[in-house]
Amino acid sequence: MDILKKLWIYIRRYKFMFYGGFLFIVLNVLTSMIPGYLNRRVIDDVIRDNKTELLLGFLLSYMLAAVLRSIFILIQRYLIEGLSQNLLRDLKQSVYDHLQKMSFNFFNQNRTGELMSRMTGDMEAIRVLFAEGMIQFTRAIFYLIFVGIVLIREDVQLTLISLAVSPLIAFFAYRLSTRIRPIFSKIRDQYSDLNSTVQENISGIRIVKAFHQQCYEMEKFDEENNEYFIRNYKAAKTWSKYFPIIEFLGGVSTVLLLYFGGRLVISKEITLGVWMQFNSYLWMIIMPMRMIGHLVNMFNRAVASGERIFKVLETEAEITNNEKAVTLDRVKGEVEFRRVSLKYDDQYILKEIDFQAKAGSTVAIMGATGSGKTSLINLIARYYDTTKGEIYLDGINIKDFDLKCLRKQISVVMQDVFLFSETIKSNIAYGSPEATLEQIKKAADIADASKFIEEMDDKYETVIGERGMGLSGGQKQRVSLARAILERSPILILDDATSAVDMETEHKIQQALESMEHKSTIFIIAHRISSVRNADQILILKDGQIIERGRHEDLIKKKGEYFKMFKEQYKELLEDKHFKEKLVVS
Ligand SMILES: Nc1ncnc2c1ncn2[C@@H]1O[C@H](COP(=O)(O)OP(=O)(O)OP(=O)(O)O)[C@@H](O)[C@H]1O
Repeated sequence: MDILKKLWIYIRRYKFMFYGGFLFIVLNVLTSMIPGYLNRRVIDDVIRDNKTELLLGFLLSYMLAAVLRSIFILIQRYLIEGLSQNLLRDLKQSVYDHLQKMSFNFFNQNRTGELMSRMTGDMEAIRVLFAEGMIQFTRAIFYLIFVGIVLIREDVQLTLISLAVSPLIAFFAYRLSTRIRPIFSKIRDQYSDLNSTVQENISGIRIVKAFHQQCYEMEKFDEENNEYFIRNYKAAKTWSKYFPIIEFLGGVSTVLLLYFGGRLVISKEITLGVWMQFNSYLWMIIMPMRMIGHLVNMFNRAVASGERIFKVLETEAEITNNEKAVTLDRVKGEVEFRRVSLKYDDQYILKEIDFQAKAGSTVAIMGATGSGKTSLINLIARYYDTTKGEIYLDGINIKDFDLKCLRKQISVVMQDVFLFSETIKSNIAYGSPEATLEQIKKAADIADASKFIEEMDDKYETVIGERGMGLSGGQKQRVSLARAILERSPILILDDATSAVDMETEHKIQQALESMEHKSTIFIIAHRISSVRNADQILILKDGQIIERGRHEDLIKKKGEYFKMFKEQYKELLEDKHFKEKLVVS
């Protein structure tokens, strides 16, 4: 019921369609009772009493009832369909908008396939409840009321006899629904798993092929698919166990009516017309009773789906705006970490990180894999919040910034490059949709991407495949670098952004970055000494702590971790006497 209350918030926006639809369902019920009544009059008045002059009036009434009913059905469909489609659109929009606000953590914890199921299967269950369920439920209730009143007024005894087995029909229909509900719930969970398997397989198809795991993947799918089949089969078996009983009981009702009603007609207690009317009205009650199970299922399914949808909607975004959030047009770009620690699960990944980056300076972060480099830079744009300590941007705590404004100050080239299956131009302009082609080209120039883009047949209009398929690793990195550069943000974060380009290209990119007219504070995560040697400050991370810091020359002199990396990378060159002299190696 709680779910219905929550859904009502969406439905009430379309009150007109809701109440209007309801009204036309009732009108439809009333008009569909007219032919049964006219049958009775034709049999009793025209045929039995020979009042042939009434026939034309009855025929016209038939026609009128049929026309009215068609019009009512049309309006009812139009309103109910409009209601359910509007509800679906709004609900989808809310979930989609909410997903945009969720933190990285949320997406780490929820599988894509499952979230996709929320947006598709679960949404559909809600739509069906309002499109089909609402019509059938309202009709069932009003048939029971209207038809019940008419039949009881005609003959209480015959009504009771004819409907004697209907409680049994309702009982078995309900029982069917309670038996089948948990099976349906399992079917939906299995559908989610099947969805996730397919989604992961398609996204990772290149890895599957590279590791020739097609057979394994097929087996995995086969298992999931088979489980899906078994659950559906079980549902069908349960259905087929109860359905014949319900059908049989419906038949018993007819037999009872035939026998007892027939006797009443013979003894002239009721007319043949009344008996005919009973016969047609009886089915108007029995049919909805048979539908009870189906309706309860539809309802349960929608409630379960609604619960899952609202669970997503009610999961509060972990990272939110401070009430008195500051908005600044453009910061200078001074960043300070004060005793920052970060915990994932129960483990500290970053411990007591302290450093200051002057506006316009370049900070390089190095360290073994897993030492916490990406985690550190993820904190600046608040993709995660610090567990302890604070981060300041131009002296203001980043938690006091309006989140959108904060993220606008920061451009990121992530380690895992993601490009949309659109043109290169729109990929570069993703964060700056107002950018001119001139500006896009300039950004591509700085990222050393313009040459290969110009060589393509459609140049900047070239449509790239999903996730940038069709481009080399280095090309993808450069397009994503151009995208970040075009934003001209005061802070630029490059997480292993040039790892896939050769050293010469990387050098060119670095020079171009340095010569940009707007000076950004740059954070570079890199493994190559050549990528970081010109940085104003190099931080060496180990197990989440800064173990060394300084400029290249200082760190070389220190002969610590950085020097070890340096020796490793320049082993051969270090044997060259001239090179050694040129470097500040004492
Ligand atoms: N979302 C997360 N939940 C739990 N643990 C995480 C999460 N992200 C990263 N970690 C863990 O935190 C540690 C640091 O990861 P991080 O990605 O910051 O390292 P890194 O230095 O950037 O590594 P690399 O050079 O390989 O990119 C790793 O042990 C990693 O397993």
